[in-house]
Amino acid sequence: MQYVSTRGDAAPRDFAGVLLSGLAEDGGLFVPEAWPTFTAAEWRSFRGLSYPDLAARLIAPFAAGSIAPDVIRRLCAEAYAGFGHPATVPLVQLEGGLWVQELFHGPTLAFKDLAMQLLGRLFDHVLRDQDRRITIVGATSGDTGSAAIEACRDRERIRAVILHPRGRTSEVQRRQMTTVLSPNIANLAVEGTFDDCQDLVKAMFADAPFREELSLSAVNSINWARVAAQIPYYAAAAIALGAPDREVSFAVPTGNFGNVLAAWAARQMGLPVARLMVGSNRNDILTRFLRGNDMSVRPVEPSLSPSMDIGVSSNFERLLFELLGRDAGACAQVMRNFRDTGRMDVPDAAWREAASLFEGFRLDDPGTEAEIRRVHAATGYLADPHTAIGIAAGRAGALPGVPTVAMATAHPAKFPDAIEAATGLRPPLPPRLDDLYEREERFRTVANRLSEVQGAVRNAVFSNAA
Ligand SMILES: Cc1ncc(COP(=O)(O)O)c(C=O)c1O
Ligand SMILES: N[C@@H](CCOP(=O)(O)O)C(=O)O
Repeated sequence: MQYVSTRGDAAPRDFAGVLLSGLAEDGGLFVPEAWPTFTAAEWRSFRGLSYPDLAARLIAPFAAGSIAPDVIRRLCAEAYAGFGHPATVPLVQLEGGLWVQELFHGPTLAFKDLAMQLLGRLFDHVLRDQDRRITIVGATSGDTGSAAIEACRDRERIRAVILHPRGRTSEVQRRQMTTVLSPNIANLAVEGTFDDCQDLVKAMFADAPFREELSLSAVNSINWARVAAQIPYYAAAAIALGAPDREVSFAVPTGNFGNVLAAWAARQMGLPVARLMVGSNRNDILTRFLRGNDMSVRPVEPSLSPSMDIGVSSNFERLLFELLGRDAGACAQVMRNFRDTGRMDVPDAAWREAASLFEGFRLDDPGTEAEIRRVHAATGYLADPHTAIGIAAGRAGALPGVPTVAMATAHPAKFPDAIEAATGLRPPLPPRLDDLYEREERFRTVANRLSEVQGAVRNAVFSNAA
C-alpha cells in the first residue's frame, strides 16, 4: 500500500516510510492511496476473533508490501498482551441502546495505549530492519504523551521528546510523563497551549535541516500509523453488536479528530456505521463547523476535559482531502488560507457531506459535571469527563433502533478532582501507580519559541547520545 500527502507535494511512500516520516514534507498528512475494503462475508468471518487477531487482520492491508502480515500479527499479540482486561476493549451496556467501549485498560489508562503499544513495536521492527535511529517529537494535551513515553521508554533506537502545555494537564497526566526517568525520554513543559505545542512540533518538521539532522518522527495522530491502529476497536464493537448485518453509531469525545477519523476510516473499509457523534467541550471548533460551517480559530480555554482542549484539529485535513474529492491542490489552498486567516473556507457541498455523517455536540463544564453525576446515579458507572461528553453526545444523537457506542477514552482515576466534585467519590489509581505522587519528576520548562524548543530537543538528544 502506498500513501500520498493531502497537499500533493511530497513523494508517495509505503507504510514503513509513513511511519518513520510522520508528517509529509509539504506539511500535509499521509493518507492511503486507496482504501482497503472488506465484503460483508469477510466482516462476518471476523466474528469470534480475539482483539489482537482482529486488529492484525484490519491493520495488515495498510502495511501491505512493507511489513508482512505474520509480523503484524505477532506485534499485535505482544502489544495487547499486557492490557488489564481479557477482552482488551470491553463493551459495557449503560442503558437500552447505549454502550460504552472501554479503551482505557492499557498501561497509561487512556485510549492512546491501543495505538501506541503497537507503534512502539512497529518502530522497533522497522528501525532494526533499516538499521536506523529516530527522534520522536510529540505534542500532548495530557494522554498521548504518557502513552508514547510508556511505549518508547528504553527503546534503543528511539529518543522521545514530549511537549506538554505547562499547567494545563491533570496532575496524574503530568506525573505519568514526568516521572519516567529513562535516559531516552525528555519532557518539555511549554508556556502555552496544546495548539502551541502542536504548532512547534509541525514547525520542527518544516525545518528540513533540523528534521534531517535529528531524523524526526511523530507519535501524534498526524502519523497515519496511529490512526490505522485505532480502527480495530470500532470494528470490534460493531461486530459484537451485529455488524455487518446491523448498523452501529459511535459517539466520540473529540479533540484532534484522530479517534473519530478512525471510525470514519472503518466505514470507508465497509463497516456499516450509521452516524458519528463528535463530542467537544467549550473548545468547540468542530461542533461549530458541523452545525454551521464555522471553522474559525478561537483561543483555547482550560476545561474539565483537558485532553480535548484543542483549538485546531489536525486530522480534519484528512477528511477535508476526501471531501474535496482527493484534490490535493485544493486541499493545500484551503489549509494555506486557514493558516493565514484563522478561518477555513470549506465549500458548501463538502460541508453538507460532512454534516450528513458527523453530528457535532458540545458540553460545557457544568454540563460535563452533571453528566458524570447523572450517569453514576442512573447506572453506577464512573465516566471520566471526556467519556461523559461522549456519552452525552451519544444520547443526544442516537437513531431509533441503531445501537450507539460511546468511546470511554480515559480511566476516571486520571481525573480524580472532577470525579470527586461530581460524585463525591475519588477513584483510586491501579496499585502499580500507587506511589505516583511520591515519584521524582523531571522536566524542563521552555518558552513558546521555536528556537528555544529546538535547543532543548537537541540538548535532550545529544546529552543522552550513546
Ligand atoms: C481522554 C481523551 N479523550 C478524547 C481525546 C480526543 O481524541 P482525538 O484527539 O483523537 O480527537 C483525547 C486526546 O486525544 C483524550 O486523551
Ligand atoms: N488529546 C491528545 C492530544 C494529541 O492528540 P493526538 O491523538 O494527535 O496525539 C493528548 O491527550 O495528548
